[in-house]
Amino acid sequence: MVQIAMTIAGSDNSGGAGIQADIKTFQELGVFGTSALTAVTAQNTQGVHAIQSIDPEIIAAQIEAIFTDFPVHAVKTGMLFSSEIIQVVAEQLKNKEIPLVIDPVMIAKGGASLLREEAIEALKKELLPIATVVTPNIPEAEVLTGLQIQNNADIEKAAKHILALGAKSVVIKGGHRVDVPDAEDLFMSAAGEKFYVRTPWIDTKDTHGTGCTYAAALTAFLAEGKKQADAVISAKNFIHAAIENGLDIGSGHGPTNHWAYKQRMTVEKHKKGVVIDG
Ligand SMILES: Nc1ncnc2c1ncn2[C@@H]1O[C@H](COP(=O)(O)OP(=O)(O)O)[C@@H](O)[C@H]1O
Ligand SMILES: Cc1ncc(COP(=O)(O)O)c(N)n1
Repeated sequence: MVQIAMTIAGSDNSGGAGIQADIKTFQELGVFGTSALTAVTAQNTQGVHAIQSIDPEIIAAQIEAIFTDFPVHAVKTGMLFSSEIIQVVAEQLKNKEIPLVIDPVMIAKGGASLLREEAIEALKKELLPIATVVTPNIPEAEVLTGLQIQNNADIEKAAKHILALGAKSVVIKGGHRVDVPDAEDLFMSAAGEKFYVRTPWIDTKDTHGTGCTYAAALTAFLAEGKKQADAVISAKNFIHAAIENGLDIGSGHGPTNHWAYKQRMTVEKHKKGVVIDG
């Protein structure tokens, strides 16, 4: 039987991030992709030019339409924009017994805000308590916790804080770290697991959509039935291959390569690049 994943996110018409990145990643990993659109953005590799959010009722209707017809195996959320949208999404997802990846998207690489400030409390109160995995980058983890993050001790403190908000597990992504030479993410779960996943840093400006692509790969692996920790390691492989084989298109932050994982790299070869520290 085919595994089905759903993304609840904004559209990035330039195809590197948002719902487009999610569906390409699901497809690449052999998982059937479905979606509920929360906002339409006009953007390219240089930045976000315009945003139009979708009526929350239409968002609820999209989610219902899928869940009443398909056996969805995992869900991810991306750009949610407002507290009204977060409330509707939380209401729709709260009793679903399937993995839920919350990527707390806040600011696009070019600096545009993809989440209103008034929505941060709703994200913490309504969505984090029902999350299977939350995947903040460093600035997002700082906003969610009110902590300043400069080193591993700070990262671990922030992860514990996010678990205390009710999430089952958290990955604090290291793409914005300046204190370590590698791309190093921390995984921590309420069940007591903790490890760092590290790949060599790739010197590139083409990182548009890295967070969306990473969270979509994680969702696909969870939809397939992998355990959280294993899915985190596989998703790290996926994003590393996607960044390493970046496409160099557009004049700003170009997209990653969503098909690199299977076609250009083998998982086995790539696993050697991943270092897991307990
Ligand atoms: N230049 C890079 N080289 C290798 N891995 C990277 C690089 N930039 C980001 N990553 C990895 O990509 C994933 C997404 O991280 P990040 O860029 O922090 O997310 P976001 O897009 O949400 O800011 C993480 O696993 C991170 O370690
Ligand atoms: C619709 C949408 N969702 C999310 C992102 C964040 O992507 P990134 O921060 O990796 O550029 C984006 N640019 N657009």
